[in-house]
Amino acid sequence: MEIDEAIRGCEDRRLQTKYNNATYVIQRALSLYSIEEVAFSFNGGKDSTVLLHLLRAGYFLHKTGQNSANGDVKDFPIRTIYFESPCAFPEINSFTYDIAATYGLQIDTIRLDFKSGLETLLKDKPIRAIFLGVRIGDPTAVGQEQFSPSSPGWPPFMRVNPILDWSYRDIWAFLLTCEMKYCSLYDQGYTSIGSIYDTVPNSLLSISNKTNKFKPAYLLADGRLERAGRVKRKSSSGGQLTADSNGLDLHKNSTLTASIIAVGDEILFGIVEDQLGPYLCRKLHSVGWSVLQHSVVHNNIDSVAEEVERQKSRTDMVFIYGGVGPLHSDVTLAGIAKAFDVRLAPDEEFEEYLRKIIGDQCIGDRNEMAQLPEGITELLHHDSLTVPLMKCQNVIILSATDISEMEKQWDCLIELTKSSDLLTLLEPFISKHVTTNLSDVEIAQPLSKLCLEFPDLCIGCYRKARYGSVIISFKGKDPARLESAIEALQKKFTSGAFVEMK
Ligand SMILES: Cc1cc2nc3c(=O)[nH]c(=O)nc-3n(C[C@H](O)[C@H](O)[C@H](O)COP(=O)(O)O)c2cc1C
Ligand SMILES: Nc1ncnc2c1ncn2[C@@H]1O[C@H](COP(=O)(O)OP(=O)(O)OP(=O)(O)O)[C@@H](O)[C@H]1O
Ligand SMILES: [Mg+2]
Repeated sequence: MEIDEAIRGCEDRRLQTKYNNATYVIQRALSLYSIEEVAFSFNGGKDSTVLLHLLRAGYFLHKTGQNSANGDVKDFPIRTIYFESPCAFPEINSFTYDIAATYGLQIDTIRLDFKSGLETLLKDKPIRAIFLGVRIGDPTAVGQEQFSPSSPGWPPFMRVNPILDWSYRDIWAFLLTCEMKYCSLYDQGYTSIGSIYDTVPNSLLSISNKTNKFKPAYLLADGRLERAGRVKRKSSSGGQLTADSNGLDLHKNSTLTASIIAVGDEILFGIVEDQLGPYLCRKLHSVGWSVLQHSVVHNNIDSVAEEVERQKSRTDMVFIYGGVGPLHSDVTLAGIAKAFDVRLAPDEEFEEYLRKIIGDQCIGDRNEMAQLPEGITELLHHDSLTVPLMKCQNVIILSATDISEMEKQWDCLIELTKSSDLLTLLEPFISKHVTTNLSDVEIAQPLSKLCLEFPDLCIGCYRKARYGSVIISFKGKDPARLESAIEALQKKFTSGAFVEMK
């Protein structure tokens, strides 16, 4: 069978893995349902063209298992449904029928909308499962698995999505490796095809504005932009620094708030002392941010998810570290995905970085760390980082495991901030400290009053030992206010009661 041979003979291990997984799903579906009970939803698009050939291969492999394969090019008994629409591109229409003739597809053309068409079809035919070329990243893929029952309100059937985890690049790797025909529009710069009213060539493939010429779809470098030729829907807000629900523009406040989450059982067991959190606190203060909370959670998806969910809505930015990697305890990304109610999906761009580090061991399979929270993860590239940092809306994921790595990652974040609005750098916090030998009881009341007189400052007290002197700290952004507060405190006591620490 030519598809199976082409894939097995190529050297693309990732493509082979994707192919094996997809044909496995197809074969399981063909074992679960009889051939009369399945249908293939085909529309001539690139994804459904890939699916057609995978179905041909999957059906062949399924039959080989039963010793009845003949490998004939027209041996395709799966009922094929095509929702024909007057709004479709004529090239798509003709490609669909040409392919049907080439591969002997039994096409049922439906001229109704999807839902009514399926209701009518399922009344007439014993169909229980429908193969679809839906992929993660398609707006309709949200919440779907490889086997997903149709939605409430739709007629009951199983949606089977064998290429759900395929990337844009996988699609093209498959079509080019197997040398399969695809609709001519893809050679004219179209990268994802809807109707004639909402689809234009992808401007990222434009060769020249004057000639209106475009490169072919397979040359699109960043597959996440495949829908750039679709009329844009209004995008939802990304999170940080937009007007909040009270209409308050956080930019106008002189302080932004952060929380820090460490993920580490060993910190909670007391085996390891966390140095990264205090380091981040100091750094955040140095750029004028207030740290509202620093917490430590277990290496457990739910613990991470609960804490991220709480902090992401409470503070402007959440910094999280620990639990990032390929080990069983590395659950931070899964926890973040859960907190945002999205799932982990393979990220090709990130996988490329991992490939540079771990080489051929990286095959893009599911149990690797190249899976990132779907649709919300931004990679933060910097020349001095071998692997980019990640940001999921207002959560920044740091992969540092020691102080020197954290210093490097922090410096990169600050540099990146200069060319983007990643972090807003504010007037730094400054602090002053005074020490006294007065007792806690003596200073308690005057200090409380001082706090009321200087609500813009953070006034704290601590001691290094039970019987040593008390240290009073003043934190704020205006040096003159700090001086005034110290003066006001001194006036409440005899002179020399407080000594400023350098
Ligand atoms: C065979 C088939 C089954 C579908 N099943 C569902 C479904 O169960 N639930 C749903 O919300 N949409 C379902 N859809 C609709 C698609 O998810 C989606 O709305 C449609 O492909 C979007 O196309 P449009 O962008 O042209 O509107 C189905 C579509 C097809 C072709
Ligand atoms: N008009 C249609 N008739 C039959 N199936 C359809 C139709 N429109 C969509 N589908 C099903 O939904 C899947 C996803 O559609 P989608 O438009 O995302 O992919 P595609 O058309 O295959 O490729 P492209 O993203 O390049 O347009 C298709 O692969 C197909 O299974
Ligand atoms: Mg399409």
